[in-house]
Amino acid sequence: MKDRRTFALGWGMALGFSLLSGICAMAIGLYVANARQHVGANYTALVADVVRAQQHPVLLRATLNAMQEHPHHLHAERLANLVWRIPQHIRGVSHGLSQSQLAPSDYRPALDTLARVETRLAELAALIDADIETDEDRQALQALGYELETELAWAYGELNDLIHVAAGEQRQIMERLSLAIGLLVLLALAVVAGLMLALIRLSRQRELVSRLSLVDDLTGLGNRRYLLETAERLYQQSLRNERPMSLALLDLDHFKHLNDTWGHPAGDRVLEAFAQALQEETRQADIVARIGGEEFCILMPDTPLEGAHDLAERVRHRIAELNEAALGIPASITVSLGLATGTGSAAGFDRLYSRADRALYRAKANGRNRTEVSKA
Ligand SMILES: Nc1nc2c(ncn2[C@@H]2O[C@H](COP(=O)(O)OP(=O)(O)OP(=O)(O)O)[C@@H](O)[C@H]2O)c(=O)[nH]1
Repeated sequence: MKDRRTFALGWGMALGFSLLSGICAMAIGLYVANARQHVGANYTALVADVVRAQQHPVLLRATLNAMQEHPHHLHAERLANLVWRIPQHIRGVSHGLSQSQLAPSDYRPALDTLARVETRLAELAALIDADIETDEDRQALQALGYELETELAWAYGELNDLIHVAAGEQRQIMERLSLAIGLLVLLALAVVAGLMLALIRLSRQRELVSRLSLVDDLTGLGNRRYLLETAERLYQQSLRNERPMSLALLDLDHFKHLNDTWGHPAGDRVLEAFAQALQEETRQADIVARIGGEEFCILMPDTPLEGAHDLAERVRHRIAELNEAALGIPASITVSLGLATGTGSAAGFDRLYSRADRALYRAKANGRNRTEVSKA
């Protein structure tokens, strides 16, 4: 069940990451495609160039109108100045357009018109340079001037519209991109948060599983695995500190008979009462474990034989005194104990255990309800 949940969690996380990577890749692809078309162009500068250039047809018309109102006034200098400035701006705008990402087909008609104006400005310059003496001369100059003014105004108007539309699209795309990036960041945060939660759950589950694998279900004491995991470390520690360590193995007497007489559930209840009594009689530092059906042990770090023997006898008497209120059945129980103390020899915990086991065997053989001490 747990395996299936971990498997599903792993798949969920893999799917989440694939989804996130896919969305990121798509967003980046879209960004690159649009950036190439729009983001690279500096429309603000181009708009400024065109707006500046749009002043020229206005000035040209104003000068031509003034010529009409005051025919004898000399306007040649103003006209010459315009004829000199207009081509420069046309070249500037043409250059800006060629650098932009706008489709050339969109601005080609306007540029062609500007190129034509640029060529015909030479004619206007020639007319200005020639002395304007007759009305015909003046009319010819004005006709050409108005014609060029109209073409200039049309071309710049077209370009202005075109660039404004492109700038609007660029702004819209940038806004959408900002929104997409914001959403991506949120998504990434959600995935990271989900991942962290999953990891926390996973580590809690693992902790629980490892704790459960060391605990005896019925009594809540440590089990044989717990004893073996803890004992060797404690034993080596006591050796290093040159301190004695004692081990008592306990086995309830005639427990089969009790089970047979009162039933298995009553036997369980007795085991629970027995475990509770053991815990109450031992110190915090002692390791109490259920290592088999009705077999228990008390590992006593930093405890010499005399102290361990006192504890063993105290436990034995306490168990014999357990009454119906504690046991749940109108019976009494006894326990046999085998005791061994590690004296600082280099032998490991296994040796201490088998010595205690042999002592327990003797306790059973010598009539039960007694504590036997290992001599060697
Ligand atoms: N109720 C209950 N009984 C258990 C449990 N684990 C083991 N037993 C029983 O404990 C009994 C142990 O019997 P034996 O090994 O013959 O030992 P005994 O009857 O105590 O005899 P001695 O140890 O020689 O005094 C068996 O009947 C097992 O079924 C348990 O968790 N609950």
